[in-house]
Amino acid sequence: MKREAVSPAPDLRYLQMLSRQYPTVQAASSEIINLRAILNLPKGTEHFISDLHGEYEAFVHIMNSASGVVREKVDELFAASLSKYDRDELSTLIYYPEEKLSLVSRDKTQEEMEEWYRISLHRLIDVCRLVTSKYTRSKVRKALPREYSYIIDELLNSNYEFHNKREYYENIISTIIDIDRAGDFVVAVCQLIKRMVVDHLHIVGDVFDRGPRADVIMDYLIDHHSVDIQWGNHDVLWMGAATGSRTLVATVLSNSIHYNNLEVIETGYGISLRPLAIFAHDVYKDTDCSCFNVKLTGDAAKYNEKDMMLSAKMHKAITVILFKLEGQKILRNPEFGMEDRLLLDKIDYERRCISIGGVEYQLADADFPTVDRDHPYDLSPEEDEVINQLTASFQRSEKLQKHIRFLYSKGGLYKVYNGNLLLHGCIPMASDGTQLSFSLGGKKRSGRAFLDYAEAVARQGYYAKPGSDERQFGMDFLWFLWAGRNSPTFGRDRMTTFERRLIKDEGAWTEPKNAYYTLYNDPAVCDALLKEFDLEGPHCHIINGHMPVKSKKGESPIKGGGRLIVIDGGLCKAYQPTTGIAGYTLIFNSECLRLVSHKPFDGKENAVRENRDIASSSEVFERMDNKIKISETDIGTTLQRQVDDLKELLRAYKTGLVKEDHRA
Ligand SMILES: O=P(O)(O)OC[C@H]1O[C@](O)(COP(=O)(O)O)[C@@H](O)[C@@H]1O
Ligand SMILES: [Mn+2]
Repeated sequence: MKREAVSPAPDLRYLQMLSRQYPTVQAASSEIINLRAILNLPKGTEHFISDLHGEYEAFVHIMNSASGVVREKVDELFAASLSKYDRDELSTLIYYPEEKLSLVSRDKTQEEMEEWYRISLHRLIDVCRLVTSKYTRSKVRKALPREYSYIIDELLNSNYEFHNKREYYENIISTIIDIDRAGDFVVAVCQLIKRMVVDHLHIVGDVFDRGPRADVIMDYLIDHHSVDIQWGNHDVLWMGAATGSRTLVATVLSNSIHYNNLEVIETGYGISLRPLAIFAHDVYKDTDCSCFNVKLTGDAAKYNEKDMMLSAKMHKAITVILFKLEGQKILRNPEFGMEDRLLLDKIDYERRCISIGGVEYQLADADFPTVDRDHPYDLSPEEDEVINQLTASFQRSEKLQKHIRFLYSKGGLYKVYNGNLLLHGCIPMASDGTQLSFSLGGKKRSGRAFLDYAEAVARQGYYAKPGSDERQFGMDFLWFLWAGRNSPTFGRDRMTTFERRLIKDEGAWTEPKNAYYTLYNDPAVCDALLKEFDLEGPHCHIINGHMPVKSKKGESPIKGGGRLIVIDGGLCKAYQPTTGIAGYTLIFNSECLRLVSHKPFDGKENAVRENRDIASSSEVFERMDNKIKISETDIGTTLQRQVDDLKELLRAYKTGLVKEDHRA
């Protein structure tokens, strides 16, 4: 990892400001000592995960188990002294303390329960001590749950080996049990363990779509102690819908209806689909909607014929609105260079066919009651009304707006963090190995400059004044990020929704991937890309999501001679048949980089009852030469700067340039 050059000396005004916080030589000196101590500790553990796609149960399990790390800590302490079953029980207790407690207490007498509490608390405190040992006491204290902070601090720091302490320690535990706080206390300690095992979480895109409840994941992330997000194509899609882009509202609904995934919209965000249901029921009454049948899995298979027909009608109605609105975007933005995707005006209704890229295809459906053949991209007045109503509901949903604000504040298109470049999709490239230029906003840009520009315009879509040209372009651009030719989040030449719904010949469905996805196998290409982000050296990587790794077919997630790692392992159920696993977590601690692959998660109930876990294999693929210290990380650079500034302040106190204030 690279440390930046020494920072310039702070000016007098800055030193005076700093002196308010550290008003004496003593105060400044003890902060320097404190920071120096932190700089010498091992770097905190980072976890990277991507493509969560609404799979909240699997996601929460991965978080609870810290992708297998909690179990490793339990084994490290107890492999020699506890049976596998007891270690399974203890691990599950840490993952799901409330649920496990109610299960355990069901068939135990009070006496048995007290014994169980005593044993469990001892074990939990041991695990807690192990996972907090790499942090300063002050950091651990800050993370302690308020109600129990004093007691936990005491228990963690009393040395059990000394006899007098032993009694004191036992006494605390007995008192907790006596006063009936043991259950609460167990929950608090379990939470602390989970909090300390992962120092920082990176979400490399695609929280939304496909799976059932992205909103539950967003709530979880908002409460997380330290997280950043790189926007995926499905995230920008929802961001655009929340800003009021009618095209993206239509896309969200079309996708969600297709995947029969409406709980997130209706229950999660309180958005009613009633206007669409009424419209579809009425306008598509006598229309063949079989090309728009929705995917039925699990419980949904119980749907009756009537429900299914209504869903297909709604799916067709919203998808036709989508085709029209996408056409309007393409026409309004010639800079996007996507005129070849204007298809609605190319339909030959008499022969029920269409010519795309010089090839003629038969259409399985050409019955579009709302399409005016002379003005195919105009919405009918009823369509206009229905999409306006739906869009207003997206904009009014407080929960959705809260989640999207969070995506804007904690997220971005890419992130450079501790020597790694994190991004969801790609850095668009041409097949000759050069970076692809985009002529957007009147200027040609590529690579990092284009990503910076794209992020700024994506923000404009949400923050610019409603009704302004900037806002409109920002919203159009969010659509470009979702489905635009070779956009950095989408990474494909075209999105063939029209073909996938209306043409049976799958030859028309292809969505050629950007050249990045072949070029990234070359270490030199990865090095050049990393260099553009000021990253150089043996331990720098690009960390990607987006393209599920077909590990079942032998594909490795590690590309470019170890320079690039794709961590989309198919957490999303829809992709598991392709990947053969159920997701990856990349773990970067002070010693190594390793990839954990997960097995499919079969529900919380089984996890609690039968101690089922999903972390399967863990493969270390890069070891650090020495244990990385905080001083070598990005935070370390900031802390070192503070040390330098404080030293400067000390000098200023000594020369009288700034005066001490002993009254403060
Ligand atoms: O099966 P469907 O609903 O047609 O979805 C396929 C669509 O999803 C996409 O793959 C986008 O989603 P991903 O980014 O998750 O792959 C499109 O490229 C493609 O058109
Ligand atoms: Mn994606």
